[in-house]
Amino acid sequence: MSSPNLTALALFASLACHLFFKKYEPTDVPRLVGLLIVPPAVVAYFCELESGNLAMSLLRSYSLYYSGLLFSILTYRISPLHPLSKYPGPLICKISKLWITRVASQGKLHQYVKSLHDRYGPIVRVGPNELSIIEVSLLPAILGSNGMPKGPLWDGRKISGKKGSQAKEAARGNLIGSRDPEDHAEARKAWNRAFNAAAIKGYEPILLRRVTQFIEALGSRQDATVDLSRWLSFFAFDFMGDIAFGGGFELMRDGDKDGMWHIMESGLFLPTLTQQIPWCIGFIPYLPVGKEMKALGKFAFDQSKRRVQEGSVHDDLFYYLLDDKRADSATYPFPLVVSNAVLAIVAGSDTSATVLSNTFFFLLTHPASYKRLQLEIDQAFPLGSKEPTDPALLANLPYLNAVIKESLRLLPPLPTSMQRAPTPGSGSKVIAPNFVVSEGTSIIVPPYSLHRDPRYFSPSPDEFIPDRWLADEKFTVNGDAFIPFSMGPANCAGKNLAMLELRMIMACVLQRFEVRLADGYDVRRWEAELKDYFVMQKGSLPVVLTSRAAQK
Ligand code: HEM
Repeated sequence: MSSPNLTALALFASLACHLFFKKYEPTDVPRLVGLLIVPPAVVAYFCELESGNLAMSLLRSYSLYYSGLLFSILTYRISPLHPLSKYPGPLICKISKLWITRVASQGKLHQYVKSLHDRYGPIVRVGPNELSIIEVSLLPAILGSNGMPKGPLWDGRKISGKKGSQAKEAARGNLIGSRDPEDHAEARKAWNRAFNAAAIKGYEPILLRRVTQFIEALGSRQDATVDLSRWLSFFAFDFMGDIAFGGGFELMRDGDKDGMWHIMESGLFLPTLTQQIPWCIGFIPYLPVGKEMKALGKFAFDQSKRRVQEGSVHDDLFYYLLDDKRADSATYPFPLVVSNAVLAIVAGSDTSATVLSNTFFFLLTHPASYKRLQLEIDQAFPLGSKEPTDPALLANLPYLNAVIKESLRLLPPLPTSMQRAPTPGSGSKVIAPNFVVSEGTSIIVPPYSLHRDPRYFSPSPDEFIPDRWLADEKFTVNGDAFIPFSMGPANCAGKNLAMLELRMIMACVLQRFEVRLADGYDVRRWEAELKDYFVMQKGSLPVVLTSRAAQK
């Protein structure tokens, strides 16, 4: 009697475990380990009382439990009972997230997701419980003000190096990872103040100082090969340091002497994987991985500490976040300061540097666009008589804005990972008649695929054609499908500052230098080296700059 009992009990326990996982989606280590270890041991113990062979009972119980669990999960995921069964997608994506995690590890998720949309249409099942949607009419119900809050991806990106409740404390109040709509709205208020028109006006002198330093640094490296991509990163990082912490970074002056830039870049890899499989996040602090993320956390911690001790030298982001003039900043919860510091660095520097590098790459490979933009800048800001730094004038240069938009369209720096899911506890969210997103399902909106959809941008959606933004009737342009800064309540908080930064750097470089790609650079390398690690990571862009003043 012992064997049939053990078989039935172990299989029953595996089914119960599957139902529990499905309903509660536990991510904490004790519950996960408990569910995977305890039930088969209990089953084996009770069956052993009859069979008298504990070792054998354990072996059978564990094998049956894990086989049953696997069978139950896989069968359910491909069965018609699954709420996403009617949506098309590759079988391998329907049964597990591991495949997509592997694709993400290679940095080519953006291209893979686009290939799925090309094959299966605007709604694709990209995971057992995840859809990718590029149907423009559905965007407001997903991302808009009556849409959904952020999805479980953010649980998988909360790597702080801390364990259990300490990890929760470190993540609390971090705007970008906030999945509760009310908490998010609360956290967002300070960021909105920090990036309103008056605040941005206050950042202009800081930006100007950094742009001048950037131009001087490039000027002193004329006629030699310069990695423009690296210099743009250094510029953006130094500038975000000023904005976030009131200074402290001098990459343009000293290079990456402390290895911080390198740490920041490599620290982005692990969350790219864990965001796909958030249940594994609790295990990370116990594994010998995530070294870079911990180093980045320490770096942000040190910078935040310095900033809090020194007080603000100008109205920086922390001035607004801490409400410096009214509150004693030292009493502000420090984990919150640190998590927002990391957010400011990651959200504000890599994104802008990538867009700038992409835009230069497009111009350098499209000489007619380069010349046309340079002419527009020369006419508005003649070299030697007017610096291209007036924000209002820059905002009104049609071709400059068209070039930046086209670059953002083709290579949005957050190419795939804009994810939303029904509010936890809400049960479901109706996003269209007959389209109910049940809790447990998440939706990604991948701008890289959306922006290249011929229904919204044609002809030649994969080509760099800035003219499509200049109200030329021969182009179809659907502005609602252009979301490089996302949309709705969790859209980019720094959009206006980013646009100012992009315009000013582009105009200053083109006014002051002739730029060309270094000899021997293979232009196919640029896109090949772009990696979708949540924010797009880039390779090097070797160029040679020559002063235009010297040429005249
Ligand atoms: C060209 C440069 C930039 C692009 C394309 C960009 C794009 C984005 C996108 C797409 C999101 C939303 C993700 C989502 O919907 O899930 C976002 C969020 C955010 N961005 Fe940017 N960003 C840029 C620069 C900046 C800058 C300079 C800052 C300044 C610190 C910044 C701060 C933020 C913050 C704080 C959020 C989170 C907003 C929230 O959760 O409410 N970004 N960004």
